[in-house]
Amino acid sequence: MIISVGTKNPAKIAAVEAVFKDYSNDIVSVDTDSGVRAQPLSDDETIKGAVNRAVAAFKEFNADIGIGLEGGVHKSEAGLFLCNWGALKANGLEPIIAGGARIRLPDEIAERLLEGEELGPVMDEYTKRQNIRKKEGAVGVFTNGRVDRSEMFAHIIKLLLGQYEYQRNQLENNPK
Ligand SMILES: O=P(O)(O)OP(=O)(O)OP(=O)(O)OC[C@H]1O[C@@H](n2cnc3c(O)ncnc32)[C@H](O)[C@@H]1O
Ligand SMILES: [Mg+2]
Repeated sequence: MIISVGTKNPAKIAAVEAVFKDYSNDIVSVDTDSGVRAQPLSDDETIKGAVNRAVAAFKEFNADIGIGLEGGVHKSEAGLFLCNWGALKANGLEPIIAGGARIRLPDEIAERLLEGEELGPVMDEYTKRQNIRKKEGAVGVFTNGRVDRSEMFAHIIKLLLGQYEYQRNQLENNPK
């Protein structure tokens, strides 16, 4: 069973491997185009990015399952929130979608994103470290390491895989 992931980001790939390890040892990855801005600024835009990546990854390897994971931010009355979405594309099924945990970003970070900067470089500057987005991520930094980016994505991937299994079972038990 080929599982294809639409990214080369190690934090995202590690999350897919952790969840799919008992399912498949054929996990491949490709840097797909998300089709949205590098820094999505709403839930809808982030969802689109995740779905585009899942479909592209699915097609690229003629995979059984294509996974797309996308990070973004979403504005609410309570502030700017980190948001993360995932999508799963499989044969004969509409893309399955799931969202992840969210935290409010500090105002000094939020202001820069709203002015058009990308979270990745902003986090590196803020922490005086490099490639935070490939490591614990903003979520890891601001939760004192209690939930890192891989764990956050792993939860989304479980939500995707579980929905996929449910839909497959429904199809098997109620053939058209
Ligand atoms: O290679 P890809 O798969 O594109 O991985 P990415 O790290 O760029 O992740 P996304 O495109 O999904 O995220 C959109 C933007 O938000 C940034 N970002 C998202 N979550 C982040 C996090 O937890 N920590 C740091 N940057 C993050 C990221 O660098 C992008 O600028
Ligand atoms: Mg990106």
